[in-house]
Amino acid sequence: MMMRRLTKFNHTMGFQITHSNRPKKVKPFSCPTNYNDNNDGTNGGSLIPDDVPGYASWLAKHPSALNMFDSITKEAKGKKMVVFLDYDGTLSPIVDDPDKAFMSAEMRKAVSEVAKHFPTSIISGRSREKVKEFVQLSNVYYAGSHGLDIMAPPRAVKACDKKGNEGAFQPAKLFLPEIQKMSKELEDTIREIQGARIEDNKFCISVHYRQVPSKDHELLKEKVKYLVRDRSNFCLTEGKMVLEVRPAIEWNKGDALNYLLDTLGFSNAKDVLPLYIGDDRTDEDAFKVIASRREGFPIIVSSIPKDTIAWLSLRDPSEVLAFLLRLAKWKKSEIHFFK
Ligand SMILES: O=P(O)(O)OC[C@H]1O[C@H](O[C@H]2O[C@H](CO)[C@@H](O)[C@H](O)[C@H]2O)[C@H](O)[C@@H](O)[C@@H]1O
Repeated sequence: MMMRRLTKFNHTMGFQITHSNRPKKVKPFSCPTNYNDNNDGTNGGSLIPDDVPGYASWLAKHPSALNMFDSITKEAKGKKMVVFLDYDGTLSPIVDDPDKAFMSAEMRKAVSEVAKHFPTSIISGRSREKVKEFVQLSNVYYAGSHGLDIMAPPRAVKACDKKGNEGAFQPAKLFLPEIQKMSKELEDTIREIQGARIEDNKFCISVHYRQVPSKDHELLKEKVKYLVRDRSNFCLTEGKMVLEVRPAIEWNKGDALNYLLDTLGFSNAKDVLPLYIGDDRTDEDAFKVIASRREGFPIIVSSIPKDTIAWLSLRDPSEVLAFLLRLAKWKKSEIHFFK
C-alpha cells in the first residue's frame, strides 16, 4: 500500500529511476538551486502548527510518520532499514545561537537505540567534527559539510589513504585553501553588520543572519552575493536564516546518502529501505534519491506547509524523538518475537 502510494507520488512528481548507487564522479557545476527557506516554522521559539493556514491540508498530502508507523513497519518486514538523520531542526530545535543547538539527552538515547538495530548516519551542514561534538555517539556514521566530509565504514576503499589508514571521504579537499580564504573575506564583508556571524563548517561556510535586525537582511544578502558572484569555484544556497557558501561541485546530501549506502555494502541489495529525516532545503536532495529508488521513506520535519518531495512528515524534533523511540521499540519487540 505504502509503496503503491509512493510510486503514485513519484509518478505525479515526474520522477524516473535513473539512479545508480555507486558514488558519482565529482564534477564541477554551477549551483542550480537558489534555496530559500527562511520561513522555518519558528515563532519566537514556540510552534503553533494548528493556527497555521493550510497545515491540515498539507498534512493530508504528507501524512505524519507517526500515524503511518504501522504501514512503515509492515513495509520494512524482512527488509533492511538504513537510517539517515539531519541534525539542526531535526535532532535539535532551531535556536538563535548556532553554538547552542544542543541535542537533548533523550534524543541522544533514542538515536543510540535506533543505531543498535539499524545502520544509522547523520548527514549535516555542520562540520563533521562539530556535529559529532553535539551528538556524542560512537555507533553512528557522520557526514559533515552537507555530505562533503564523510567518515564512512572501514570497508570503503576511498576512505583509506595509501598506507591503508582510515580517513574521511572529502570530495572537495582541493578547495580547502580557497574556502579558508573565502571565509576570511566573508568575515571582512559582514563585520559592520550587527548580529551577522560566520560559521566555519570546513567545506562550507555559513553566514548567519538570525540575529541581524530585519532591516539589514537585504544588505547582508547583497554583500555576500556580490562576493560570491565573481568566484566561479563557489556557489550560494539559502537555508533557515543562513546563507551557505559552498564549493561548486556536484555533490550533495543525496550523493552522501548513496555513498554511505554503497560503503555499508547495500549498493546492489534489493531489500534495502533508506529512511531519511530532515527539515531543510538541502535535505530535499536526499529525499529525491529515496524517491527515485522507489524504496524507502523520505520524512520532512515541518510545522508549516512547505514545498517538499518528502512523502511523510513530522512536526518538530519532539515528534522525531517519538518516532525514533517507536522505531527502536518495534525492532526490539520483533527480535524478541523471533527468538
Ligand atoms: O544540515 P543541518 O544539520 O540542518 O545544518 C544546516 C545549518 O544548520 C545550522 O543553522 C541552523 O540552525 C541554527 C541553530 O538552531 C540556527 O541558529 C540557524 O539559523 C539555522 O540556519 C548551522 O548553524 C549551519 O551552519 C548549517 O548550515
